[in-house]
Amino acid sequence: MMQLRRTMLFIPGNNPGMLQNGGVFGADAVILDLEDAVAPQEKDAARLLVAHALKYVDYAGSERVVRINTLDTFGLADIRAIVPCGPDALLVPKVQCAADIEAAAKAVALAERPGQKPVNLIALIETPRGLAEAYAIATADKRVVALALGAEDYTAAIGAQRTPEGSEILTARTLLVNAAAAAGIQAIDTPYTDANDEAGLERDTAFAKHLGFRGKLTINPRQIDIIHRVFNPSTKEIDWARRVVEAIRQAEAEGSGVASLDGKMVDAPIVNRAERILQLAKLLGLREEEGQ
Ligand SMILES: CC(C)(COP(=O)(O)OP(=O)(O)OC[C@H]1O[C@@H](n2cnc3c(N)ncnc32)[C@H](O)[C@@H]1OP(=O)(O)O)[C@@H](O)C(=O)NCCC(=O)NCCSC(=O)C[C@@](O)(CC(=O)O)C(=O)O
Ligand SMILES: [Mg+2]
Repeated sequence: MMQLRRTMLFIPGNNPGMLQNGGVFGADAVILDLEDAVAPQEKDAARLLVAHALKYVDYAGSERVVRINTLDTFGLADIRAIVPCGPDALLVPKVQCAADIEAAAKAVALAERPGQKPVNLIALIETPRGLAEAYAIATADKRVVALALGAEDYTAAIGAQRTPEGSEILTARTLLVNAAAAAGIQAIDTPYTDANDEAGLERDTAFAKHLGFRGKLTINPRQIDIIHRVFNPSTKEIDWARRVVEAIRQAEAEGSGVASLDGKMVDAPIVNRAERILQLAKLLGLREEEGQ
């Protein structure tokens, strides 16, 4: 079944209050963060807090992801402490190449308890080399279920200026979407870092959806509803998808693999797109009249 990752809410791993309340906002995933939100001198304390949260906090059905540190810093200690607490996935930062994922997967396998549900990996692509190797990273191990883009680190590394419209990350976004699609996994977009700019967030999220992303990293609970609204199929999309499926059924009954809808050709790729919209609508419990 398709795993919803429209929103993946970062929660700083050194903030007990935020860790405690992180389940009440309805994010599809929470990311308990041991990396950049936590200063080096707080890493050990944050690891204990996050392990405790995984065991005792109810995240109300949100996928429970932990962002570990890179394996050349605190990452191996993170994996050893966190994996036995049963997270759904680890977000591996600054992945450069397939070997980084292979090393993480090996450490995870060693840390898993017998009978434990396998821990997935999500690769955070935020370096020029990581982007260049994105497909190899995506296919390095069967635990990898998504690629996510980290545009702040990436633009800093290539020396680009960040702009509200994001022209400087267009190539990175499309390359990442293509690598994820080629590997048959999800692409998750970079966070929108101004938590107070709702119009900017909506515009940026709509553009990410248009490019093929399935969700967006999220830094503040106030961003969740806006992002969900954008990624949810609209009434118009659901209506179109139903009519596509109906049109192709009719055409097939008449012995043809191609149909026409409002003068436009409907064939296999169009039907695939329509079926994905209907699958998402079903997963979200949206009926035609409830889409937005
Ligand atoms: C942004 C802001 C400071 C705004 O503060 P504000 O004060 O305006 O928040 P308010 O909205 O007023 O909060 C109202 C109530 O919600 C609670 N609340 C807020 N945020 C919450 C939350 N996240 N989880 C649970 N609870 C939360 C809060 O405690 C309060 O609760 P209460 O007091 O009870 O009412 C705050 O959200 C925040 O710290 N976010 C997390 C930031 C973070 O994790 N960054 C690192 C990860 S990104 C990254 O690393 C990407 C990348 O890898 C990518 C790349 O490379 O591009 C990189 O490298 O950059
Ligand atoms: Mg980063």
